[in-house]
Amino acid sequence: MSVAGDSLTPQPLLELRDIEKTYPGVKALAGVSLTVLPGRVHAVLGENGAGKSTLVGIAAGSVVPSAGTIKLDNQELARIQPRDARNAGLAIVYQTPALAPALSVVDCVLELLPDSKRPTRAGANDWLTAHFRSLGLTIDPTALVGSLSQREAHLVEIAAALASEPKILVLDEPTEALGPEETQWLFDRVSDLLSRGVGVVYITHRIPEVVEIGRDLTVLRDGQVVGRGSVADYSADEIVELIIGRSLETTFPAKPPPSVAAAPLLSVDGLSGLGFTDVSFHVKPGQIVGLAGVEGNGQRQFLGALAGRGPVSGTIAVGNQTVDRHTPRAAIEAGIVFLPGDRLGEAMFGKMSVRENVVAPSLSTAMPGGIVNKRREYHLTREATADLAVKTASLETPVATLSGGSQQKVLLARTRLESPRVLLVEDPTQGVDAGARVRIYSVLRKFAEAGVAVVVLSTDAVELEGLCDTVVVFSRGRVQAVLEGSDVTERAITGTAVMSQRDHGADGLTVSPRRRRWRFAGEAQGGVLAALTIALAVATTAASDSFLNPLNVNQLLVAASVMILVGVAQLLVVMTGGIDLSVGSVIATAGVVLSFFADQGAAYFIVGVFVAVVAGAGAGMLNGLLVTAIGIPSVIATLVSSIGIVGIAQILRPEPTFAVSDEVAELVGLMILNVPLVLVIAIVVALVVQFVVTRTRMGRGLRATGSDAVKANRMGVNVPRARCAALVASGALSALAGIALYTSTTTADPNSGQEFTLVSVTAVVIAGVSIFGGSGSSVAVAVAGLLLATVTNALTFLSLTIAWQYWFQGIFVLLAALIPIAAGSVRRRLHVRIA
Ligand SMILES: Nc1ncnc2c1ncn2[C@@H]1O[C@H](COP(=O)(O)OP(=O)(O)OP(=O)(O)O)[C@@H](O)[C@H]1O
Repeated sequence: MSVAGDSLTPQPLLELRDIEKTYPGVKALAGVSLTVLPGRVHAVLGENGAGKSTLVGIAAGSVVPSAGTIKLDNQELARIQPRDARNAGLAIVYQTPALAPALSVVDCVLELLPDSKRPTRAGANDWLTAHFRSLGLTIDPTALVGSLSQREAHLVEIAAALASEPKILVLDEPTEALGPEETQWLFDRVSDLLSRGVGVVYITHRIPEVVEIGRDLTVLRDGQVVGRGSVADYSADEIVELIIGRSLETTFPAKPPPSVAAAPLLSVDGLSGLGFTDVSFHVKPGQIVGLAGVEGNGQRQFLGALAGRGPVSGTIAVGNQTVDRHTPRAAIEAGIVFLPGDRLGEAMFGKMSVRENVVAPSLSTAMPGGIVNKRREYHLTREATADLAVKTASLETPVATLSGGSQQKVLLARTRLESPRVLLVEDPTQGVDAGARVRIYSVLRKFAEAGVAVVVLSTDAVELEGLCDTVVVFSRGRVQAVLEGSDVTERAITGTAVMSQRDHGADGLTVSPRRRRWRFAGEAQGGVLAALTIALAVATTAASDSFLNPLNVNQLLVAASVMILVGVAQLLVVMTGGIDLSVGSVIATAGVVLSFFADQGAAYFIVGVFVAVVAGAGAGMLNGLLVTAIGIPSVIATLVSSIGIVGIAQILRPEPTFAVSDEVAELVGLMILNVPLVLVIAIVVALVVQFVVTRTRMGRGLRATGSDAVKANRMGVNVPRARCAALVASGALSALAGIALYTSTTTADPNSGQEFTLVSVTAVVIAGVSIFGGSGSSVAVAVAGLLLATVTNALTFLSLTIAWQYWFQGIFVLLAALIPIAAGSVRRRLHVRIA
């Protein structure tokens, strides 16, 4: 690869000086410096946990250093914000893509671009489609990030980094999730950037890649620099030695001679499913069989199908026993254990300890009688992890804080306790350093020696050559070749995979199919709720003409406006991943504040409205500070403030007080085209919020925050500001709801608003908003508010007791919860039909 931009004294693009970073109990970096020059790839190497990601996270602004300086774009700073780093020309591709799952691909890419490179929202879809096309990718810009595979998410993040035309590109283990031809594709892009003087920071555990594209290198061990220099001065073995501090005699365990006599332990015959067709092969006990192929050729789906994921036709047998049901449980019962590539996402309980994760599938052994026996669990965990060298402070450490290599070792320890007959391993060394790889290979070989049939899927042909007795190469969902014995070579594996791909006329880079977004929440749910409201109104009118009496309709619409405003207020907070339990108290307090102005004329009343909204926003600000500055969860912060606020309202108006002047009474009864003014305001608010949430950067920041706060921060969203803004807006809108309520009661009652807290949550839930944050439609919430108000109002006309109000709410909530489940089942059935 050519290296461009060389000169005798090139000006550094990025300088990190004497960087220190301390996490509780861990010194991640101790006085590390790094200089990145234009037109060169600077490889940052080290074992798992050496501090590589922390170092580049500091350069990109997602990690705050404890000491040291960052010099970027001729500015020397003690710390930098992610957005400022991007605007200064630094683009980063994280080890785990930093894309908020609830956002669309286009929203994420827009957020990741520096301000100067961002196209307008209106033309963004076309722009991104063209950009993807120019890179050889076919990804639907409107697809939800959560629906992408890890590999696709990586490709999107790489594409976003390229679109930002950076001066410095940081790539943190970018090829771990990519296949060989995608890696080549990436290297071609890197080569292009180098020729334009871009500086590249490259983190990888794949030493051949360092030799191929690296120019400078810095090696870290336990947070300190242990090697620095030119890649050209070292051989691959010497680089490995530098990284792990000792020489590695052998990487792969010896392969035993093939056993001809043994009967197959895993037999797959004519297996077809989504993405693969008519696959047959057999694995004998003691054998390690590799699955290879260009990414996207069905091998991943096939491995998942062996583990009971997804419908299939054909047969899978373990020993003499056919696995009849194709479910994960049936696979486990047959002795099939699956270790997925997405360890944290699919196989581990991230917040639980190493001990709890190791014993998780062996609970009957670990806790006989169902009672936790910690001593026994410690004993089992120590035994299972004995020779694995898991790097952890203690067995009580949450597994999510461990390095990728140690997480894989924890999974292997867990598998030992399960005594599998068949072991399926997806990407066994993804994100794992050279030293840990050796141990993982040795453990897999030991499983085989103990009589287990092992199937390994890997994108690394060198790994497959060293580890496997047989390799099955996939192409277009079918078995293209089965390589055995001395035929299992990197050359043969890569050659077969790539040639078969070429035979079929593909252009080398695997592409993602276009995906349609499947959204039941939002507009569709709003439509269902509107239909329910109309049906209820028609039924009530049939039961009693008085339902349409103008006075009653007016009362209903005012009540609806209260529910719409408070529902939208709650939505904003729920969208950021929180909840606001103070909305009811703010409603009551707004009425109390207003009552001091309402009996003194229209001008005073308008001042009162202003004061009440400011007071509501103030309550929201208090919540925001409790959540962001002190770090109290929103549920507790808003509960505390709710109690405090209602206390203040009690002091201001100890008794319910009627207060309204004639002039004000006329003002609050104002109608626009026969619609109460407050409803018009509520509808306008809902529409404005809808616009802000879906069409503005601020809204994107709110959704990203609720979707995944860590990723949102890495994307450049100011997470504390987003959370605070949502709570302030919620306070102000709740106060508006309180004002709307006052226009119908004209009475200040400090105890009046509490039921609206529950109503607001109900409106949000039945509008199909995810209570885990990240999405939601305020239009749907507004329709939900109208429905809830109609239910309450209709009860008297339908001669139903007040109990029905609650039962109806319960039924709606249940229906709202069931709709996505039903949608999911329809989608699964559609998939089966496509298959
Ligand atoms: N948020 C965090 N909280 C506590 N400790 C952390 C956190 N992030 C990283 N660490 C610790 O800091 C050290 C350096 O971690 P870092 O992720 O930078 O290593 P790495 O070299 O990138 O490893 P890998 O190759 O596994 O990605 C490790 O001991 C890790 O456990």
